[in-house]
Amino acid sequence: MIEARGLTKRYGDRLAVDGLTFTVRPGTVTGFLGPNGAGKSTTMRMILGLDRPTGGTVLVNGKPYHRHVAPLREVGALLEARSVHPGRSAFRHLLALAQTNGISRTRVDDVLEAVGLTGAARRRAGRFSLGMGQRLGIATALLGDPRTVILDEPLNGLDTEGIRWVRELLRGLAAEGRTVFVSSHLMNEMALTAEHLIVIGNGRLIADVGTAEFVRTRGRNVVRVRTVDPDTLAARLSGPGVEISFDGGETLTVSGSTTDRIGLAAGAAGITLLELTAQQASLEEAFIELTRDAVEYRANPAGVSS
Ligand SMILES: Nc1ncnc2c1ncn2[C@@H]1O[C@H](COP(=O)(O)OP(=O)(O)OP(=O)(O)O)[C@@H](O)[C@H]1O
Repeated sequence: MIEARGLTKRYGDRLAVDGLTFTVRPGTVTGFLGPNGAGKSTTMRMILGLDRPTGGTVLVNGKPYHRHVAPLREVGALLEARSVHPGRSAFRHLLALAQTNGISRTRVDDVLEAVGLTGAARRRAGRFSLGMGQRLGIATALLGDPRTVILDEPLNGLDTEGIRWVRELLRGLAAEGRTVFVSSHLMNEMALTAEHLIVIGNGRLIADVGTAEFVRTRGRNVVRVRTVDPDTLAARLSGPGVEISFDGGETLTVSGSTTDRIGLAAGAAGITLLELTAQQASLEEAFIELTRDAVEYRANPAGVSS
């Protein structure tokens, strides 16, 4: 469990994290989303005791990180920057960490196996591809068999098979009752992986919500219409709250309406439809919709009259 209360970090006059309050619960994968510079990495660093909050608190499994006697057994983390000595093999890297934290040598073999690096374990980590480096980072995070796992952008550099593998791994860790907190820029991948989302913008919390509800309530559902007469149909459909975009051909994308209304309007006007499809908003669209407000907020700070 991770509990942030009023968590704040200021760098000079920049508020990187601004009064964040949220709880990450065990047993589910929680996605941590936000545009570049939103404060995700800074928040993760504060959870891990690598950055001191300017204000507020954050507890991991009931205590501040530095108060845990065996932190690797409580929290395993992958941060964006690689922290492996390039001349060291994956095995040596993990073994050194294990030995300084009272973790057995068999656990090193186990995590190498779990991330698919057994065959490359004796090669120098400096020669690893980005994807292999990510796998080693994940092995490092899992080394202490931690109750809480924090991964910053674990999908970076992974191919399709690797992404699927991480998805299964994260779900498996959550199913074992662990707390899994993972940031990613791949929104649609998060939709498949995370059951819960914490979304921040400009260092502030803008959503703390189940993934399905987030997509349903925040996304804009659109209807794709193909017709022999897009101009006439568009004129018939236009009205308050309805937005129509043209692809230049015979397809319209309509938001703010429904397939029923569009079908009836086309029928009443005698316009032949070739396709009428309701499209559920993707998480990507929902995310852009939501964080656009955060960007607008930054562009129009409160107090500036229009
Ligand atoms: N050590 C630092 N000194 C000064 N400013 C910093 C420092 N670390 C982060 N910042 C600033 O704090 C803000 C939040 O950065 P952070 O890296 O936490 O965002 P992020 O959401 O992780 O972004 P990204 O997705 O691009 O990694 C940014 O404006 C960044 O420039």
